[in-house]
Amino acid sequence: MIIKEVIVRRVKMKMKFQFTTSFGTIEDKEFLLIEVKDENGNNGWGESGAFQAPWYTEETIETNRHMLEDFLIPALLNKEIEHPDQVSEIFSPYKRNNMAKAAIETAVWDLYARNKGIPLATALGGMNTKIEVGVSIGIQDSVEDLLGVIDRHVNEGYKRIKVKIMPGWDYDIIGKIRQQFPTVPLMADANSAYTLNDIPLLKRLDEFNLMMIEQPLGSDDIIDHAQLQKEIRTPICLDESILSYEDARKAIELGSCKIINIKISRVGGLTEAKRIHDLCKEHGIAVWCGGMLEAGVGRAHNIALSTLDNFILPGDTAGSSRYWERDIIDPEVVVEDGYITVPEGPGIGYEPNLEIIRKLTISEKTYSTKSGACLSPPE
Ligand SMILES: O=C(O)CCC(=O)C1=CC=C[C@@H](O)[C@@H]1C(=O)O
Ligand SMILES: [Mg+2]
Repeated sequence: MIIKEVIVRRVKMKMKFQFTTSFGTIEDKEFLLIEVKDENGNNGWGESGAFQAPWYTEETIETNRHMLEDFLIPALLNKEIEHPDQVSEIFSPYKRNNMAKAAIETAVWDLYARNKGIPLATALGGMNTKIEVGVSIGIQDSVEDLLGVIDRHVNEGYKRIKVKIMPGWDYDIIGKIRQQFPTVPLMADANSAYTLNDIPLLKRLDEFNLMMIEQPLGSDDIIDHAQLQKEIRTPICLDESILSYEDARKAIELGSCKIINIKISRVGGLTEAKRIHDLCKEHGIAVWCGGMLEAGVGRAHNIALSTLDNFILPGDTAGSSRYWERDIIDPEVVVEDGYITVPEGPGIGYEPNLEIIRKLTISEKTYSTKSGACLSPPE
């Protein structure tokens, strides 16, 4: 296939709830939606995980737009592509900017699977027909509010509960959750809020039989995490620190974690996500699929990836109705008794609803071979 046209839409959606972590609050969700078209007019869809501010990684919607417009789209337009694995090779002259790369690379994967008439999950080598899902709950105004939100999601059937922690909102809070929900599969995500000085506190969290603690230390660290893992029983799961296969390889070798949260956007696309999955499987490191509060397109990519067999822990891919009054895909993502049934249609298996997307679009730009590609990478 040859990519002849790319449409970049900036979309804004109202979230049903505010999402607060140790470093900020997200109210409404703005993101880039990417549509690629081939020489036959067939299309594929991708979504960027980047937020408006660089608080999760250094990328933002604006840095993604710049990377896509000035480098990635020109590099891809008019290239003959036999398999989506080639896209990461084409992008390799450009350092990092993984969310920008993933946004368009996932769209090419969708297009490829649609052209073959197979589900994206099958194209990736996934076998699971349903995936087990959990839910990630932000910091709330009070413990009572948090316990209420947990109760609701447990009753909805979610298979594990992830709560956000930060200094001052940790030991006591987890203790209260455990009192009310002694056996619920529970984990805590610190988004890098602690340092090695907090080892005594982090050790005390071992009391609560957490499935894991996610990214307790520096967002680019694997050395301190290795030291911490030796001191605590709770398995460490790395999120922010793992941006590539190489990062995963080094973290595994150092013993920095026992679990990895794979986010397609953080690692630069589905090809890299699959490589990390395969590496972890080889080394007995469990993986699960993280979330970036995605709308339907990104959510659908997460579902397809989660069908690979080492995704043995429930991910953060909750149902559409948790986040949105109306998602941008048909049908919406539905969670039943903690499971999502993997769609059987070609590509991502959900249809982006253009009528809804148009209403939510703030800006839109079309790039085609006719408009003239610039700044191509060196041959
Ligand atoms: O519901 C989801 O999509 C998961 C949300 C979630 O936990 C996260 C989203 C975005 C940034 C982070 O704070 C975070 C995470 O660290 O996993
Ligand atoms: Mg996290």
